[in-house]
Amino acid sequence: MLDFPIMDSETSLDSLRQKIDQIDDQLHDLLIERTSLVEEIRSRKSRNGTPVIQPAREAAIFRRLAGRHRGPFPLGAVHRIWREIITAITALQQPIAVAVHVPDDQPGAWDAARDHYGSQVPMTPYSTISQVIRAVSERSATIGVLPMPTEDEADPWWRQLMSRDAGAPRIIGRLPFAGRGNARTGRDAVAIACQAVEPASCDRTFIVVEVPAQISRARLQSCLSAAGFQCDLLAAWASDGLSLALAELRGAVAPDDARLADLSAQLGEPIDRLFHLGGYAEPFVTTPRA
Ligand SMILES: C=C(O[C@@H]1C=C(C(=O)O)C=C[C@H]1O)C(=O)O
Repeated sequence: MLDFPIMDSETSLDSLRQKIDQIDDQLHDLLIERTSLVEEIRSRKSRNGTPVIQPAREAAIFRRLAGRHRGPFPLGAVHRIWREIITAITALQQPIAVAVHVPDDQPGAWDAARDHYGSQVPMTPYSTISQVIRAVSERSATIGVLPMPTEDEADPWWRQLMSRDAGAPRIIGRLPFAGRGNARTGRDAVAIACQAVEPASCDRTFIVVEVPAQISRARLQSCLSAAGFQCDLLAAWASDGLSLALAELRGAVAPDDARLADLSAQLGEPIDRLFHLGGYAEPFVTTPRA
């Protein structure tokens, strides 16, 4: 514990600043020490084939810190500091570049992406969603940031993620994770990357299923429930006899989850018409102070 004598008001300010300098030294030393673990972590992951970016671990780190937080320092600022640290540490294991969909009328998309991935990794704005998906698929970007799907879009981007290729982009996160702060308003976003999603890590899972033409929403909901799923978002798209439904399911659902086979049976569609699009750790909800 640091201890400084408080004398007159001038000395007192000086000594308080000395105390701040000492605390800054400790914080800085700890940052250097945290960074010194990176190489060992990187080599273990590469040995085990574990993806470098671990959104679930990142979410767990912040949830744990939020649980022990006390005092007036804003929790949102704690999150911003840790996001800078985490992305910097990740980028030391593998180069990170972020492609962000920023339409002219949604500048807040840029703010949310920067708040999450920090100020130090290359970040490129794109005016179309397809450009972002292409940048990620072609590996010129590691992470893509796209608007959260909504119901009844005329040309939904999630169709572009329907691939069985293990190296195809998958949804790995949702932004903002811990509030918008002073970011300009905008839609929530999802992050995509070409990496396996560890099912145990997702709090929400996206699937797309090819459904019989003319199936009603109510029937789809009841097939999902009968298979044991709770569904938060249901979006539909149909063209030229092809009907697709996107479902955002509660909880982690692995691609080989038995409930998915059950769902196919309920729908009367073969399981190979079902695509697992990834998922995300549920954003942290800050409870307003009473
Ligand atoms: C250090 C790791 O790599 C990344 C960086 C993290 C961090 O700085 O704490 C956490 C998760 C990963 O995205 C890790 O996987 O533990």
